[in-house]
Amino acid sequence: MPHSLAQDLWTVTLYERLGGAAGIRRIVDGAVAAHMDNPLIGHRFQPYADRPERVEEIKQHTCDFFAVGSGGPGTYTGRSMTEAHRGMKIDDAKYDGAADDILKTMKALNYDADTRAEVGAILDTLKPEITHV
Ligand code: HEM
Repeated sequence: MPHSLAQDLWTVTLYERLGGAAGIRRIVDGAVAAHMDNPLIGHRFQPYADRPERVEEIKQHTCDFFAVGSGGPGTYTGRSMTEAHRGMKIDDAKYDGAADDILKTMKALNYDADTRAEVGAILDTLKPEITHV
């Protein structure tokens, strides 16, 4: 269906509801901190603790990934989800643990339930690309 100008003016993208680049950055910072402390997946993140420049690069890629995936500007230059997670032996429980970290971070940052549910639904669609690869 073609979009009218009025529709475009009234459409608030998920990117905007996330608070744009600054909002996404806060979510990514909080989620990575939660991943570090998560007993299910922390071991995959802790080796990066003393490599701040690498953490920054991964965070930047993840911010771009969320921006592009939520209707925002920019380009994602990181690897595909399957390439990035290959060999990590991510099963359903680990995947759900990471998704919970993101959604709990969003709750702590006072995002509304609809916005959290929308992010959760997008994360669900990525599961086959990240688990058992
Ligand atoms: C919940 C869904 C997930 C999403 C949307 C996601 C997204 C991403 C993105 C966008 C990157 C950056 C890729 C790049 O820089 O090329 C990344 C890297 C990474 N992810 Fe995930 N991820 C998810 C789940 C997980 C889980 C469950 C684990 C661990 C068990 C994990 C561990 C990692 C690690 C360790 C890296 C850094 C890899 C490296 O650059 O060496 N991720 N992830």
